[in-house]
Amino acid sequence: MNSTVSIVPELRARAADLPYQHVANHFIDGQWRTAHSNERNQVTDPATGEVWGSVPSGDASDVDAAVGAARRAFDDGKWSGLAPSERAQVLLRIADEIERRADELSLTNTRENGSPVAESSGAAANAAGIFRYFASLAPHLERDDVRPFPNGGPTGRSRSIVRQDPVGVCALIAPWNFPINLVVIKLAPALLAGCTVVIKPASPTPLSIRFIVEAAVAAGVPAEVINLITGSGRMGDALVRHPGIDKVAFTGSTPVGRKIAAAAGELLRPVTLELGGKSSAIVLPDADAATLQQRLIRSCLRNTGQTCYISTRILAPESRYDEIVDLVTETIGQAPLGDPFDPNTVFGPVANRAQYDTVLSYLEAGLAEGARATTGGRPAQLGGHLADGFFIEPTVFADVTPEMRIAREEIFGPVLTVLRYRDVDEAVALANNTEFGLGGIVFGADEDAAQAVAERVDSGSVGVNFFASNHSAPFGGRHDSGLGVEYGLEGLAAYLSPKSIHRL
Ligand SMILES: NC(=O)c1ccc[n+]([C@@H]2O[C@H](COP(=O)([O-])OP(=O)(O)OC[C@H]3O[C@@H](n4cnc5c(N)ncnc54)[C@H](O)[C@@H]3O)[C@@H](O)[C@H]2O)c1
Repeated sequence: MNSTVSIVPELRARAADLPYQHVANHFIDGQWRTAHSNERNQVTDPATGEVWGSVPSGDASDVDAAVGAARRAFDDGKWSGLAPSERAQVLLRIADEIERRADELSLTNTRENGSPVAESSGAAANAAGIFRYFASLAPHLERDDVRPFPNGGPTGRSRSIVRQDPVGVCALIAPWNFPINLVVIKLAPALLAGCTVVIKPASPTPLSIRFIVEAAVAAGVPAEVINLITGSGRMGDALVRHPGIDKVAFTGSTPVGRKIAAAAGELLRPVTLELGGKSSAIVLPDADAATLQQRLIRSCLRNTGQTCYISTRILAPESRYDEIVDLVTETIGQAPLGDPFDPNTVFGPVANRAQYDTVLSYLEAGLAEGARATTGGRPAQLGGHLADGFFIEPTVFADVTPEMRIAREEIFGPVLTVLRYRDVDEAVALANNTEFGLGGIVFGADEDAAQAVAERVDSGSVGVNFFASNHSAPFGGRHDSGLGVEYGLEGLAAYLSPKSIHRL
């Protein structure tokens, strides 16, 4: 038995020994509390199919209690009344606390959504980095921003003092694919701004975020400032519509994002919506094959294809189509699929049963539409303890045409499509022929020429020969991929309410 295989049972045993698995209540008003109803949602290990925990399935009464606590905590000013630099000190301590508990975080993440440990072990460092980055923005909130009136106003020296108030009580709603970081990217700026929050993780992944809540309280955030409730979309809807909520920050699917936008429109409540995507990797005629091969999985199928911005449509020039299909097929076909606790695993299970069924339905649709599976195309039959896991063979579809569903719709699983183009104008047109506008990547040996193509892609972020989110650069989607941005100063602004005080 080699060393990486023998570590799997050890990591699984460590994950099974962690606290929380059955101590699963809401966190409201500074206490872990039982829920209003007795209903619970099960938490399933997607690699084994084993049910290993359960959390309350909250209802409107739990929402009311959590929002009430967050409202009182906001109004008492214990947090919002601190200087931004004082709040930033707490954020730095949260980052330290997260790093101290990195192992627990990553093991829980892997057990609840099947992210390979190689992926989830980066989650703690990334979360800590986000807290540190936002802490570094405190000086932007402390400077008095004085703006003169044009022509001096009534006195000739009249001016406005622009202050940045916290927006208030925020609902932070997250999906299951990155259950830690998609909360942290909301929580860190909300806390720096002085807001209080109610967090609602996705039903399949309610556990790893508890470590972040504990880390924040241990670091000195007054406990009532952060409230955590678990439940279904129905509870999420009650949260969004609660009169005590001042802002909604949501990451999830486009259909749910539309519902939230409609509710927020009725209530005239600000929202940030980070939604679905169907991004393209444009492989330019001069692209370097080795670079494409090296970056392919991270850029196009990260986290077993369950990442919003990845470029799952590969656009290959006619002249190199067969070569690119072969390269992609070989790279995807050879990447290890297996137990996500194995550090060698590149592709783990799909994160839950519902998503597994969705991805399989797309495999059927692709074959029925006439695409050619050059690798994969079926559920994967793994034996032993993985026999009941939600594994799907990583799949590459060639001979894909733009009107096929697999070329247009977000699949959110380990499935790539390869389309052909005749010239760069057609590649850009194909990349932009989608209702989404989230990510994208351009592979090309001449980086300036590749950037010129990237500038023509109609989406919120595009990479040149690589793609990664950068804490200091805004990230968000255009069109059906969302409203507003996270990360950067722009992401902080989403939790602020500017106020102008005019002085003679
Ligand atoms: N743009 C981004 O930054 C980004 C990042 C990650 C994932 N995503 C998207 O997330 C989706 C996958 O996640 P998912 O299946 O968990 O999404 P989802 O929309 O089904 O659920 C997301 C969250 O919203 C809650 N919810 C469901 N109905 C609700 C309602 N009516 N009101 C309020 N909350 C409600 C869910 O319980 C969950 O917590 C994909 O479409 C993916 O592209 C986007």
